Amino acid sequence: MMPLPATDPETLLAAIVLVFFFAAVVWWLFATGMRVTPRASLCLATANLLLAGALGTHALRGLAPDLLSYWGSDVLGLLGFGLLCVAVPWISDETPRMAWPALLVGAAALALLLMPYEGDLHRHSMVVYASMSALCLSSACNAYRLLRQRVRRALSATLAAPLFIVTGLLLVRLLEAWLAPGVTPDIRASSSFNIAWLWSTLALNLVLNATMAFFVLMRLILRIQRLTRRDPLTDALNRRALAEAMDHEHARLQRGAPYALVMVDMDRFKQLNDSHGHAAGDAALQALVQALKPCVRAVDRLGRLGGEEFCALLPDTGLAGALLVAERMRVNLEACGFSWDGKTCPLTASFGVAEASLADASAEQVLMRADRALYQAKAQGRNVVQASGA
Ligand SMILES: Nc1nc2c(ncn2[C@@H]2O[C@H](COP(=O)(O)OP(=O)(O)OP(=O)(O)O)[C@@H](O)[C@H]2O)c(=O)[nH]1
Repeated sequence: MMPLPATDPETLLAAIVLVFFFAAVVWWLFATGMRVTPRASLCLATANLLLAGALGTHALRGLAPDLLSYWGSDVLGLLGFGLLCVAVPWISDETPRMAWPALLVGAAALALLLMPYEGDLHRHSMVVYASMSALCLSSACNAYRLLRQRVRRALSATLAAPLFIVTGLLLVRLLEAWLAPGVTPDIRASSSFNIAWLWSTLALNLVLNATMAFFVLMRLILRIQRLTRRDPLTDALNRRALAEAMDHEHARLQRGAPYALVMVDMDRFKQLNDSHGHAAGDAALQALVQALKPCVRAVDRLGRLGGEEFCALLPDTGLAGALLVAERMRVNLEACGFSWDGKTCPLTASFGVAEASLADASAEQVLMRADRALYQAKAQGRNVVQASGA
């Protein structure tokens, strides 16, 4: 086995405290300067500071007042892990359950206060490490659950692993206190067990903060992806994202997979804007998307081309199927019962449908045919579905 580098526990403790401080500064900058998940970042900055304080005051045992270096140090550590529990859901914009971490930290602090800090401290250590491992395990499970909503099981487990490993390390410390009751557990001891534990704590401290930073980064990437692909008013795909999906379907068409487009244009939208105002127009566009969404399958794509013009991309669908979808949309929109300022405003739209054919050089040509059909639908008096000729 490779021998661990010979280091005294004080140096290692100082290094861990420094890393906690550095991480606290970085999280604070995230929270205040860059406004990145500010609540979670501020929470993590405070958690790192509290853990630095816990280790720093622990190292002062015998030099600083007992209430600070014993009880105070333990409570700071517990509060640090309590905040970690709160920060993980906040990274995902989920409301954290504050009650049980607060209750656990409060109960442990009270129990420690009632036990005199004299002689053998193994019972104190058991309370401290049992509470810390429960809080850390809860953070780890939460992180895994939240990651699982976005990425595959194996990746979620890998990303949440540092939190599970820290839980394991705390449990090792708990076992030490439980199995060797005669020995006073002390993180300043020069035993090889303690040195190994401190080295792993230093490494995991770095990994843990890097993992949290990665969670925040992942959140940001997902948010940016959403902003670049969605129309902010209606949450339908924007023109660029729809064009990408259409090009993809057109490539599949060459391999025999049909697709169709349904172009949708709200009727007399200018009139609604002029008589009820722009805000009413915006609300009507949102109502239109809400009325159209239930008419399409999960694999279909609904996008906004601009203004009051939308398009549904229907993969593996021929002209007959697309006409059925368009008619369902027309009926659903007419029945949606949009109202503004207490007054009901009838909403209708005209629909142009085109099926892609191998003669179409690109998806843009299919869209042009759907647009011509839409023009005919308008000419027929609106609130009509019109198919394009090939
Ligand atoms: N409220 C709102 N209005 C918009 C938005 N984008 C475009 N418009 C307005 O939509 C209106 C479109 O008017 P037209 O192209 O004449 O269409 P229309 O009144 O529906 O006429 P037809 O299509 O022939 O029935 C214009 O008044 C635009 O200013 C938007 O995001 N919000």
